[in-house]
Amino acid sequence: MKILVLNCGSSSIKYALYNMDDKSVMTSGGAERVGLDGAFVKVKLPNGEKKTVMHDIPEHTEGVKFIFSLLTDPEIGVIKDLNEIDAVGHRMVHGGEKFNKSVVLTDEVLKTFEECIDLAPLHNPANLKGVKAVSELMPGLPQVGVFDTAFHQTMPAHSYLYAIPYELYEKYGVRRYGFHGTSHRYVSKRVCDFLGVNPADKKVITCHIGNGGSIAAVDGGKCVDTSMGLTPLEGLMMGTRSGDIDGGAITFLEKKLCLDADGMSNLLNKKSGVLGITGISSDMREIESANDEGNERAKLALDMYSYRIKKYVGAYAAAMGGCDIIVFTAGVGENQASMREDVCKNMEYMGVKLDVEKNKTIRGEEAIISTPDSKVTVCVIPTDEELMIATDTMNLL
Ligand SMILES: Nc1ncnc2c1ncn2[C@@H]1O[C@H](COP(=O)(O)OP(=O)(O)O)[C@@H](O)[C@H]1O
Ligand SMILES: CC(=O)OP(=O)(O)O
Ligand SMILES: [Mg+2]
Repeated sequence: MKILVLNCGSSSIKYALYNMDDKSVMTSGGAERVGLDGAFVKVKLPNGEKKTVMHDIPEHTEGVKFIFSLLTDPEIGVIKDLNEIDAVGHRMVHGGEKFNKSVVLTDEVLKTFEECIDLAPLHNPANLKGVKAVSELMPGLPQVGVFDTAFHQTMPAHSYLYAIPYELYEKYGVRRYGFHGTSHRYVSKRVCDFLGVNPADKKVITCHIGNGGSIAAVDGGKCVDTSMGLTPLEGLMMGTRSGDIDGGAITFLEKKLCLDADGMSNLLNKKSGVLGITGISSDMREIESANDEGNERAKLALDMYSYRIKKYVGAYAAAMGGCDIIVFTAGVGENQASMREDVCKNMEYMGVKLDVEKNKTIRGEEAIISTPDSKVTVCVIPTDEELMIATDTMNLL
């Protein structure tokens, strides 16, 4: 069975074609600068070779169409005919309270998903365009939606509600939803398989630290709290997002800078975080190099970044009444040993003892990075949201 996974973002379309017989990736890639000048698609071939193909992509339908044509391209394609694809699985960002698991995308489901557009105006319309483009190109092909928010739907009301007038939750659905749920679900389960323990009696804290970052408290396999909120802005300091900030600072700055809501949203989502503090970049690799060269702001950003993660880990251990396993995942979590070391420093009080030397050697692979006598097992588990989406899609067919 062959399943195509599509992740349609606001200005990008990532894809991966899976052969589910052996769960291998036949090809993968991504279109960037969708809707902008100079759009292109990067393709990764089965032999690991990478190719960049320039192609005008005014909007998502054209992007999906072009990606489909690359799949069957005589030179770089991996299938002869599009009919070889059995189904498409989509990453859908905001499912509100409507979806607590993956679903087959019917007209009715899509209508319900459209009702969540207000909650994620940048993400959801792009997801919908991707679904519609596939329907146009291959009518009748089964499509499945896998929601970022679904795994977090088990949170109790005391962790998902904001302390604002209750009517605003009832009327507008203002509450914590959480994101990266597909990743938190995957790594919280995978770490238990890796360690040979039963998820049902483990308290796990999963740290998804990529360009966007979030932490989840997973008790007995169920999410009980997570750091992102109504939108993917809350919680950790991220590449360009502020994370937690006093609501009072927002109203203060709106007045000082004469910003409207869109202007403020732009400042907090795109100009803040690591980029905002350093003024250099949102990419942690560049910040690490700048720090090595003695840049003070880079050091400050790194300190703020890991301090915020440490605070959430402590908070979630308190929330669950303990912690058995901590997992680091995603671009930064899998690769940046210095961040993991900073987070785990001085955590012996809660039973965390990092194997500092081993931690330094681990990059993008499954590993235990705590010492054998550490009460809490600390692990690196590379995330695989695409495989999760493909697996859900296969299971629903
Ligand atoms: N070797 C590395 N060291 C430190 N950070 C890294 C490394 N490789 C990737 N990253 C970071 O990972 C981020 C991307 O993570 P990823 O999980 O792919 O994010 P997203 O899915 O949110 O785009 C980059 O912004 C970069 O800062
Ligand atoms: C929802 C979200 O924050 O996603 P990403 O980390 O891919 O930006
Ligand atoms: Mg990601």
